[in-house]
Amino acid sequence: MNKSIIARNISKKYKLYKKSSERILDLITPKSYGEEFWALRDVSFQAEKGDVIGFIGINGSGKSTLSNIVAGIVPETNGTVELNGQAALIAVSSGLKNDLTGRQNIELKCLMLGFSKKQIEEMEDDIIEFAELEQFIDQPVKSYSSGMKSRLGFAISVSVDPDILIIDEALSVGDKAFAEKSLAKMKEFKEQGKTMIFVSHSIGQMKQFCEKILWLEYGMVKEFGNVEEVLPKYEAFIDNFKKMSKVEKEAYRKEALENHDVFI
Ligand SMILES: Nc1ncnc2c1ncn2[C@@H]1O[C@H](COP(=O)(O)OP(=O)(O)OP(=O)(O)O)[C@@H](O)[C@H]1O
Repeated sequence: MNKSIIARNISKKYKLYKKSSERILDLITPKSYGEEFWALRDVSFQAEKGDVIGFIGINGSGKSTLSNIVAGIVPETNGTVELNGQAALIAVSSGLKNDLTGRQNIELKCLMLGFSKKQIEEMEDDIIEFAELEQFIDQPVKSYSSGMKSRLGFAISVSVDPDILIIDEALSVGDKAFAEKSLAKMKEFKEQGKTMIFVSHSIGQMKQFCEKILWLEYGMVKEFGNVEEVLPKYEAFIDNFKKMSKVEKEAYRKEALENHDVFI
């Protein structure tokens, strides 16, 4: 099979609560509390092995929710995701345990991924070196800056050699030198024919890296296609969107949602 990701009709419902007591009542009583919010609506896309796909869209359009669902970290409400191979997600907040040290986090994450103690010992030094955390690796992660956390998350995820690598804004924090090193690693992965999903607000990075673009808008697929085709349309949209007033933006949002078919 040449497909590495098949996402079919993914929808994600969150509940928004005004008070924390509503959240508890919603769990323990038959009555429904809170307001339903659909972060993703009927999203389908497929990736071939070796595809590098960029997720773009304005803030809140559902990019992180979708990447978390593809990575198996957040459950979908409706729809299915089929993966051919193991996926690893790198995000600024990617599952590091704050009370554990950097080293303990490496060990925990690798154990969870099925590596043996001996394999982990062999990988550990490379991870620490790649993350540039030699001095700090035995400190608790809660004392790390967001750049340090991101470096550690990136180093762990690439060292486990996943078939599908999902990178969510992880290159936007930290210094330029590390971003360049990470981009070089991603190029290496690309040459090895691994599938990558790249979430970023940087149109420059999208151009540099991605072959295909999935443009999300209010949780829906606006466009999915080749980068040369979709990115110029997105750039034009963003220019326009930035100029809209609050009222115009709200009217645009309402129209986009109304034009979408009922999906549940
Ligand atoms: N755990 C949650 N509970 C409730 N709502 C959520 C939750 N996570 C995300 N959302 C909402 O879902 C929508 C999509 O969020 P998501 O983070 O996926 O968007 P995004 O495109 O990645 O945004 P950004 O570019 O700002 O990172 C947003 O309106 C967000 O507020």
